[in-house]
Amino acid sequence: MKSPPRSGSSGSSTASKKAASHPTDSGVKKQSARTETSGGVCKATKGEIPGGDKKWQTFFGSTREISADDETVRAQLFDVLKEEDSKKEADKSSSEDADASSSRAVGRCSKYNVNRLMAQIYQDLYTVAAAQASKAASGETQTDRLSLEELGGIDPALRKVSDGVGTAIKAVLAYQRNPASPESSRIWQHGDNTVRSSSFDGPVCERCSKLASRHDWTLLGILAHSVTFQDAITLLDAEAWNVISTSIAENAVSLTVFAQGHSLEWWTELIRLNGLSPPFLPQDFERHLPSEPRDEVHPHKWVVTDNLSDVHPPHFEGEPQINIHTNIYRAASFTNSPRPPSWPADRPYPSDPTRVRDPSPHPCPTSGSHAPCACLFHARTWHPLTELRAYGPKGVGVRALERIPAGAILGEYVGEVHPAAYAVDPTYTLDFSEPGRRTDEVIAKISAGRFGNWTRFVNHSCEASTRFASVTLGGRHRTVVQAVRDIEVFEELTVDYGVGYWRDRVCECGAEGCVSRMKRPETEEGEGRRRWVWGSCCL
Ligand SMILES: C[S@@+](CC[C@H](N)C(=O)[O-])C[C@H]1O[C@@H](n2cnc3c(N)ncnc32)[C@H](O)[C@@H]1O
Repeated sequence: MKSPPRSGSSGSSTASKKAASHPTDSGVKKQSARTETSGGVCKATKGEIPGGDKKWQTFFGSTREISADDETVRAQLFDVLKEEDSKKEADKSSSEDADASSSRAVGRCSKYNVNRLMAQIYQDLYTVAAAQASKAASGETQTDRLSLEELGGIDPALRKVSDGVGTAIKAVLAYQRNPASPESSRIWQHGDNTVRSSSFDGPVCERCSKLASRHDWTLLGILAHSVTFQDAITLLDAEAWNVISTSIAENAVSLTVFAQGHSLEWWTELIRLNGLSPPFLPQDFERHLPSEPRDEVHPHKWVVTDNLSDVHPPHFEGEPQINIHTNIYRAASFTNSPRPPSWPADRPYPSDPTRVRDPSPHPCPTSGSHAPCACLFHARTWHPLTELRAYGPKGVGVRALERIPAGAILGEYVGEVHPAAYAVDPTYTLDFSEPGRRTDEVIAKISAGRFGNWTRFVNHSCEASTRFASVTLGGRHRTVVQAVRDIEVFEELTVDYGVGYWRDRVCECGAEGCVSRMKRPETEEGEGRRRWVWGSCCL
């Protein structure tokens, strides 16, 4: 993969210039919001009302404000998002027939909104998992939580959700243990895989039961931790709920893997529901996916596939791919390699090429210091919610689970630092050159095949949504992945590897101007498209 363009270099594309002009406002805001929320979750105890006259309570480990009436919550779920979407529609459809346009707008609008709502569910699960992790670290127990009876007394909507979840899961378990038992036949309709609605108390129970019967029932236990899910299942009308439950069905494996990847202890609250005995819950789940220790919570342990049973950790050449946070430099791997001509005259050879020299010709953009500084790299603390996912012939890729604003720095591309002549791993290797030098003045390579982080799984697109950029921060030269445009929820993140990478490979990105289509100008597919000459494009 080619060396990244320099931040602010004149060679950056229009998109990247636009990105550069957008400071990572939303990213920074997001970071503080998330920290704030996770810090606030579970702080509320019985009768406590933090935040002035606002009333909060915990339920399944998550926090919700209960002063909001149903209408307000409904608005939060859909109407606010519709407003944003209708602005887009107005731009697009000014010349279109009004009736036709408005009917199409409804379809697009609900699709757009449902993704945003789904993103909120992932965000809730993340928040609860983070709160559980910090509680566990501080040795706090679960005993200060409100009991279900107390919750039901405060908020009837929550009572309905807890009843629905509990009843539905009990029904599924009873059926699994003995389909012929009176208990099962009373609550579980054998044969067509649906649940008898007459046995349940109202639409919330029925919705819970349908979810539990359509999917692995553990999914319902997981979703119950999301306040957005609780609101949606309680408040949305049949049509809107149908849209949401379809999206939940499409993302069932993803949600399950997300919960497990973030070590969400989803079963602890279910155990508190009468009749659910502890041994059933974790063991049943672990049949599919062994749980991970919580010593290192990072979300890219699993590759999401269409079936839960196919979910697997990422591998390269038969070896598991190990997650690291910073580059690994070993002087020994440089000693038998000649010093490259572009190696800076004032840098000893060999030495770690990612380490900033003292004094550095490139001051830190945050502190202005020419000496190595201790400035924080924000992408270490704010990483976007993403998942690894199987993308057919492209292999593993990265899918966004939240909206990412243009300009946001998503993470650092890290791996093993090798000499410039290194050619063992052509798949995950990125050229490294010093900031301020030409990108073809390669002084090292960063190989992420065995050791790396999630950024190594970002696939290539000829119309990429991110780019590699060079930054110097915290005493290190770093290659980061930066969004060049807004990236929508559930979109695949992509980056441009450079033309050279595709000389002997076929790109499957499917973009209109894809490098691999342009390589075959005589074929029907290539006809009429731009002709490609390696290294430059003739329009
Ligand atoms: C840096 S890795 C990306 C992660 C990789 N997909 C995996 O499964 O680990 C680069 C490799 O991914 C695959 N790949 C990435 N983008 C692709 C694309 N647009 N078309 C086809 N294959 C792609 C190619 O096999 C490429 O050598």
